[in-house]
Amino acid sequence: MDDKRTLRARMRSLRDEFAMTIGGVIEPPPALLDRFVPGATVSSYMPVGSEADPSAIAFAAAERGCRIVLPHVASRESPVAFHVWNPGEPLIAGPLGLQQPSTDSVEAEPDVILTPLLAFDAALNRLGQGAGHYDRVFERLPGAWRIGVAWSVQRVQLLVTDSWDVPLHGVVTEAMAYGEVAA
Ligand SMILES: Nc1nc2c(c(=O)[nH]1)N(C=O)[C@@H](CNc1ccc(C(=O)N[C@@H](CCC(=O)O)C(=O)O)cc1)CN2
Ligand SMILES: Nc1ncnc2c1ncn2[C@@H]1O[C@H](COP(=O)(O)OP(=O)(O)OP(=O)(O)O)[C@@H](O)[C@H]1O
Repeated sequence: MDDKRTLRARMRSLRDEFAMTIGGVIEPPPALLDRFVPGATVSSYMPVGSEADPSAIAFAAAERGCRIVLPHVASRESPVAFHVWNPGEPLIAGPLGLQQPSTDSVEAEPDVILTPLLAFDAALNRLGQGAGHYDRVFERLPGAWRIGVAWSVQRVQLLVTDSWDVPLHGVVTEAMAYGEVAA
């Protein structure tokens, strides 16, 4: 098994290649739509580079009366805060190439967390960017539904896990859904 650093580099280039040549739209499967009840808070994210784009899923959630929040970080070291964002509202350039919501908007904790990732495995373990941002969110909000959004090429057989890694409940890709969102 590769260590996390080697695997991150390999998954970044696989993801770049896939997004440039094949890509596609990641649609919400029925089991995910069922959770998009009016008043629920759903966290989305603005893709950076070749990250899988969750916007069709976020749009479906907003259409069903959910409140959309986006992550905000002040730096690589600081924790994530979630701020309400109405689709179409302008975003602000932040650290790490991120487009983030204004911190003037209300802060709210998500019920469903659409989570970016570099790799996921058959047990729905997740490899992120290595800052531990979502790991700390998952520890803080154990009741939230953790759904990875990824391209199908990001699935690997087995990831090395650390004590703080919290597995996802499900993963949605352009080709298939896994775990609790599987059809
Ligand atoms: N779109 C998006 N938003 C997100 C995350 C994410 O992974 N994706 N985060 C998840 O935690 C948080 C921000 N954390 C981040 C932590 C590290 C790096 C990072 O190391 N970026 C690389 C470039 C990656 C690339 O080229 O694809 C870098 O700056 O070198 C980025 C974001 C919250 N918002
Ligand atoms: N619950 C936590 N509380 C405090 N620190 C944490 C927690 N989870 C992870 N960390 C720290 O974050 C660092 C990065 O962890 P890891 O390499 O697993 O990140 P990742 O899951 O790939 O990234 P991310 O969650 O940001 O997408 C580790 O050094 C770890 O000590």
